[in-house]
Amino acid sequence: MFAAARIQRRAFSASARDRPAYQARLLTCDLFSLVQLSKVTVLGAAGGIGQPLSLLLKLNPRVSELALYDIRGGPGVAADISHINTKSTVTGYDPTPTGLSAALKGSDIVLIPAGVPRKPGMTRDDLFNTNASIVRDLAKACAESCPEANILVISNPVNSTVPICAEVFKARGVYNPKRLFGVTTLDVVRASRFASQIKKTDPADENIPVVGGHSGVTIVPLFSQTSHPDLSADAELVHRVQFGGDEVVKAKDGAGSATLSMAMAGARFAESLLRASQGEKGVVEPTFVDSPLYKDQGIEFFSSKVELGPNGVEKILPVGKIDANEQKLLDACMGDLKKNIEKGVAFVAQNPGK
Ligand SMILES: NC(=O)c1ccc[n+]([C@@H]2O[C@H](COP(=O)([O-])OP(=O)(O)OC[C@H]3O[C@@H](n4cnc5c(N)ncnc54)[C@H](O)[C@@H]3O)[C@@H](O)[C@H]2O)c1
Ligand SMILES: O=C(O)C[C@H](O)C(=O)O
Repeated sequence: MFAAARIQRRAFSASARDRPAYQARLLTCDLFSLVQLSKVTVLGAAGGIGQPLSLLLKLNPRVSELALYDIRGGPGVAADISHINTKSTVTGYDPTPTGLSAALKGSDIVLIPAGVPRKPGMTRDDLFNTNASIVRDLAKACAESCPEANILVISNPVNSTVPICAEVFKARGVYNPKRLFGVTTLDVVRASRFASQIKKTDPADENIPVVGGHSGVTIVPLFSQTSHPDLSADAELVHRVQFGGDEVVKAKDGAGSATLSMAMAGARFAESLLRASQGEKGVVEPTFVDSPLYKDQGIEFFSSKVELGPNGVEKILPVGKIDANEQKLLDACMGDLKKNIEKGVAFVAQNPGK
């Protein structure tokens, strides 16, 4: 539980006599005390993404407790990272149901990069058969041990694994759409880097919205909404953003997909959520969420800019004005996205698991 949010809740429900004491605590609640109570869990912590992601989380002063779980190697990674001289505690858990449950208990944020990555020639959807059941079972553990945590899904295919999590939570009566996120930050990171290379700018100054989903044509960058609207006509750039993942898969030549850039992107999203949870206003990140934007077209989940807050999703921002090139991309996105989402929902209906 985030400290400030907890104190705020108590202040609201406190008697008139006790309220000033809580309010005073809230006022004096400095960053250190906010930091103390943020438990973050990584499921798949010993993997290509899991290790550097855990490292970056250990370096984040907003994280006070880091819980690392994997079906193999979690305690080893935890022992290694725990020697880093930052204040947070690090614990590696055994690959048992008890270990998993202990890793999740009391967690505020759970990042899930567990599952297999692509090899050259595969699509993300080709990972479905293996990763769907991994994510279903981990979601089940989250629903049982930390139903109120923010769940950040990295495992591919994100367009399907996020709906899988939602169905698992719904089946247990604990689904909160404001706390389930598909991490699409890497698409945003790539778009800003690739655009900055063309425009010779600092990528830190580039803020390029990417909407839709997280695979191929479902990834829709919106350059018309940036200071370089001309880039929306740059078909090569748009293709590079949509298929940036393939570039890495090809270069790694069978040894997996993006891990280091993904770790950075996952750590950035977790940091945004922590900042918002700890009271910062106006924190906005594109992310794949249960969204009203295209429900009338049967699309239950969609990535767009989302304002984050203490309760997770604060506000889903509309896609906004887009140009004709982008409208074509968006039209092309919808068919695949709908199928990917429905596939995840159908999987849980047909394979509810234990
Ligand atoms: N969302 C994105 O932008 C994005 C970017 C890159 C990769 N990915 C996806 O992330 C996933 C992981 O990629 P990677 O390169 O880290 O793979 P990896 O094989 O290096 O690591 C995966 C880890 O998950 C662990 N694991 C498997 N089943 C588990 C379970 N039931 N519980 C806990 N841990 C389990 C494995 O032991 C392994 O350590 C892949 O599905 C990949 O496609 C997503
Ligand atoms: O491309 C992949 O399979 C991994 C990831 O989704 C990425 O975008 O790099």
